[in-house]
Amino acid sequence: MAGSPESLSGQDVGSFAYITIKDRTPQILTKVIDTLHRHKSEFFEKHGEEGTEAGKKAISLLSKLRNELQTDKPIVPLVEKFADTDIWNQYLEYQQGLMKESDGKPRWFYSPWLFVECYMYRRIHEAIIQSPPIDDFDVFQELKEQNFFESQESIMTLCTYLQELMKTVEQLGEDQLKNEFFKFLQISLWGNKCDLSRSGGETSSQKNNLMSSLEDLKPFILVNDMEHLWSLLGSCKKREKSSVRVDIVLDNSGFELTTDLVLASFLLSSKLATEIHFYGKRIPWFVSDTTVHDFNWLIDQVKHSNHKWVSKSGVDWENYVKMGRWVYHDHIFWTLPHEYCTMSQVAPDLYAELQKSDLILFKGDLNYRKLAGDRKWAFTIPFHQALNGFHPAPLCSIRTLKAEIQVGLQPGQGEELAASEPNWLTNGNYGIFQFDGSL
Ligand SMILES: O=P(O)(O)OC[C@@]1(O)O[C@H](CO)[C@@H](O)[C@@H]1O
Ligand SMILES: [Mn+2]
Repeated sequence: MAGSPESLSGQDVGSFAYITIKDRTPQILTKVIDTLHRHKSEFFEKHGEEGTEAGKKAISLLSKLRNELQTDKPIVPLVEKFADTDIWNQYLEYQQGLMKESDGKPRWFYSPWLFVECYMYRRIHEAIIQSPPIDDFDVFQELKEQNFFESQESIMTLCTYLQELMKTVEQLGEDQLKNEFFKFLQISLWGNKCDLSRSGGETSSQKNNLMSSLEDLKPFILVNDMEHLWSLLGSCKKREKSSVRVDIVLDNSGFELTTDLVLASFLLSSKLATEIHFYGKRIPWFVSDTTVHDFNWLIDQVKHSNHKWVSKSGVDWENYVKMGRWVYHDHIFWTLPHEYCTMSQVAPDLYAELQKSDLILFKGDLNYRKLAGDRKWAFTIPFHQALNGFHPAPLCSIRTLKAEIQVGLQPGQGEELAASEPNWLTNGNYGIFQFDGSL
């Protein structure tokens, strides 16, 4: 984009992008290959010899991919026909056009990190769809499920709190309601701490009780625009607006998704919103991201819990979906490598859908990278500027910091943090509620 700084890239030796491409992505690929090995007998039981052969084929395609990555080979076009193949290949050509090098081929350690990292997950998907009959196998499903099961205690605490609050929510005064709103927002923020791609696929579930840690975590919120969110939704409620729509662009399944659904549930029962629209990924993505299967699976699991308040929550959530008060959308755009400032051209239908929202919440780190274009912005550049014309509706990023990009800080704030905690941008300890829009 003209006037925008350079993209983060693996060219910068020692940067987080470099380390991710060099160490973490091959690790993830190795885990995926291992998962396929472990499911061999399941493929055989389901599909006979054909299943076994398909497993072998996927493994060999993924081993090839790992080799291409580790030896910094040129990025090659996608071959298998899928809904987004042409857009991907056009984007690859566009990247090629941007190359200043004489051989002109995008490569893993040379091209923008956002592009090559998204491309890696898209190639994993390609390996799977090239291997029927196991072409609907989600190589990350086990990990996502494990994350959910390991977070059971926290989920019980959250659902109990939610259900107890629902009993009296109508009687809460304005300040009390605001206080509860802020709590659910913070739960959803810290729910983003434990994504699985960061840990190279190791489990990172929520074992501590988040509810009781919220006060201690407050100093770690670097940009805190929660008041803006309250002004916006609080004023809709006051004006008794007949419909208030909040859109949540989801990130990780498992514990984080539960925190998002708890927030969404609170928004409806408190009448701060009347409908919630969720957006998930069409293909398995960045290890832990939510697909429609994960979304439905999680609600079903919650509903069938033995715990009274957990299962009550699941019943409520299923009803919200049935009544159309919760609407799940997926769109291929979310698994493209494009910056969000291109959405109005690349996916005008999705942009138009988001324009119907009163408030869009973008969960997680990858969404932040795409909002700000994954570029080397100065820490003090206003968020509005980094969004580069992406303004479908008032929006807020809710994200813990896991990549070397952050805008909208106070002068000196970034430098001070760097001096006291060198990994502050990537260790997931810090979070933001960063709002853009008029109030
Ligand atoms: O979007 P999420 O789930 O919060 O984080 C995704 C993530 O783990 O993936 C990238 C590294 O592989 C980083 O941008 C980020 O830390
Ligand atoms: Mn994620």
